[in-house]
Amino acid sequence: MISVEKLQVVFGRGTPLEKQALSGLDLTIETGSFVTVIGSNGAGKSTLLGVLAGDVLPTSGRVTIGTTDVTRKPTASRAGLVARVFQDPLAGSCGPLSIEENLALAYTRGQSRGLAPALSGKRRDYFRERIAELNLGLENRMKDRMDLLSGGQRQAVSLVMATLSGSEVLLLDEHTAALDPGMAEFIMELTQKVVSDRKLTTLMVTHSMRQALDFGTRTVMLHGGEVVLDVTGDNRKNMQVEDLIAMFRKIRGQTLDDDALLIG
Ligand SMILES: Nc1ncnc2c1ncn2[C@@H]1O[C@H](COP(=O)(O)OP(=O)(O)OP(=O)(O)O)[C@@H](O)[C@H]1O
Repeated sequence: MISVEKLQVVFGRGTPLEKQALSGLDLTIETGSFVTVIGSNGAGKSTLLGVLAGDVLPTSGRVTIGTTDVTRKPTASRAGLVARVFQDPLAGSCGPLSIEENLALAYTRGQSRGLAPALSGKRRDYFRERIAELNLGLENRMKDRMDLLSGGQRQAVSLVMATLSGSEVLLLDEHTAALDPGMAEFIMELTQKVVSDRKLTTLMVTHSMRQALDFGTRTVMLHGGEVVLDVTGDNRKNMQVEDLIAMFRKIRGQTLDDDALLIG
């Protein structure tokens, strides 16, 4: 279970640029559930994921993952607990390193093992097998640099990387937003498979209301750094994209200029 209590994040405290990104946010997520997270620009979605990953230290509040209080734990010491895939396919993996070196890094995340043992013999074969499961032909390019891959190929490899450290929590930060529709669909199918095969507790930030309802079992909307909508069960099953957009509009208190962006 993930438990977030009274979480506050203030950036640039005491400066003219001070910004409260999270304002006492409370959220409890059951182990193995898949929650989609929506909200307008600046609502605090990425900041929430940053706090869960350890990249952002909260100003106050408490974060527990399983039985571990991770509130003050830095990112490195959460490897093995939390994995994250970013919107930018260039983030989260190392471009100049090969596919297999990136996998080895992900495998050793947070552990004392070095790159060399992680890449020896059986391990190399295991990495190749995992990449072959993607059916993208990348198993024949294990020594190619990551930055030679397309955005979609990188996101696919990033999802495999996210599963290698044994993390039980997967954070997806608009991870299909930079992809063309066909590739986005492929990455979402892969995401579904990875999440259900490994029973991962998943938070997926998306700007697409369609994605928010089509995937996962619960949808949370953030606004002003707080949870303003939380739908699950039959309420969510019966909800249409148009209903969600109407709620989104109501909460924002303004008309959206580009509904297509949200429906897509
Ligand atoms: N490192 C930072 N320094 C200062 N302000 C920040 C920082 N990161 C985020 N913010 C501010 O905090 C608020 C919340 O940002 P956040 O990125 O969490 O929103 P978001 O919901 O993910 O938005 P988007 O959909 O645009 O990515 C915004 O006003 C943003 O400008």
